[in-house]
Amino acid sequence: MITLKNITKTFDKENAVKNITFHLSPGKCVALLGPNGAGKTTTLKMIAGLMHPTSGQVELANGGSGDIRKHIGYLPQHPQFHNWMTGKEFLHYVARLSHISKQESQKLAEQLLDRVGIADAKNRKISKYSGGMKQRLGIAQAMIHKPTVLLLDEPVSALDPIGRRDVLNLMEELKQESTLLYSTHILGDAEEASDEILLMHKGAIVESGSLQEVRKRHQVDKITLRFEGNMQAYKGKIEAFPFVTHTDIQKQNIHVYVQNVHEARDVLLEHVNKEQWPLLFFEVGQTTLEDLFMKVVNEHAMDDHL
Ligand SMILES: Nc1ncnc2c1ncn2[C@@H]1O[C@H](COP(=O)(O)OP(=O)(O)OP(=O)(O)O)[C@@H](O)[C@H]1O
Repeated sequence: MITLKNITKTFDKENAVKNITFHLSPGKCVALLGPNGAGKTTTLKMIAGLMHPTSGQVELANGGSGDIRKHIGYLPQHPQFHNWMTGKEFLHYVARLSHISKQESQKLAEQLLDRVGIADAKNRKISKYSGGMKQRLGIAQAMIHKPTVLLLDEPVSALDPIGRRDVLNLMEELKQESTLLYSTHILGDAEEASDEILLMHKGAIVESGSLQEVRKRHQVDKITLRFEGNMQAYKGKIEAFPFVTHTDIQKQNIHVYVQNVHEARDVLLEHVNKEQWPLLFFEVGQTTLEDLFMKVVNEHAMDDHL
């Protein structure tokens, strides 16, 4: 559907996006993941035609020609609304800006409000909308010219849990009929809504594929522990065991990545017991997407120092 070929974007001699290549297939919901400053917004803006790449091309697949923007709807990270308008007035106004006839604009506004699930609030001022409703209106606005690809920049990151659920449900519905590429730095959202992920770090794509493929490639056994007191001190002691490949601390828990989980479990429990470490939590499991994210980001951070 859309192909990015060796795209680079340079600002003030710094590469915000570094030679990225990927293909967006029809009917897929793809999460563009990465920490702050990874290059997600810049990539989306270049696909949307709002920013020119310094080098490389964004192309319609299968030799398609014409203005790529006709095929793309874009929801910016911070959408701007005229808060004094009603939802219906706003969509009508946006449709008119897209040179759609008055009559067609009215019809389209009604249809889209219904499609994104805010028809009941169509005559309410946007200033009275919740965060989730505003994002739904923003998505409706992005769909005004009936695009086949929707680019959503951080559509749920700024929302409370109710708004987040609301918009994730809408995305779940939209992915039945459109191709979706959305950016997020929240891993749970990527795990929940997407078929595929593209993980960006410092302007480069460092991992990609279906969630299953990516998980399979990186999944290793891990043991999660929490103690009363200084977690760093326990982490240091645990690292000395030969079966430990590496450790990290996330959300007050020590994650211990191991080669032989059965041996590790027995030895660690015995040691904790013998030394009377004040154990609060112990769990045997496997790595999550969050662990992969941390690992990739840390590995690349280390590369930078070499
Ligand atoms: N217009 C600009 N001028 C100069 N530098 C820019 C510009 N836009 C982005 N950058 C820089 O490019 C890099 C990538 O920014 P970008 O906004 O694409 O990242 P992001 O992954 O979307 O981050 P966030 O999650 O914080 O939105 C950052 O270092 C940023 O400071």
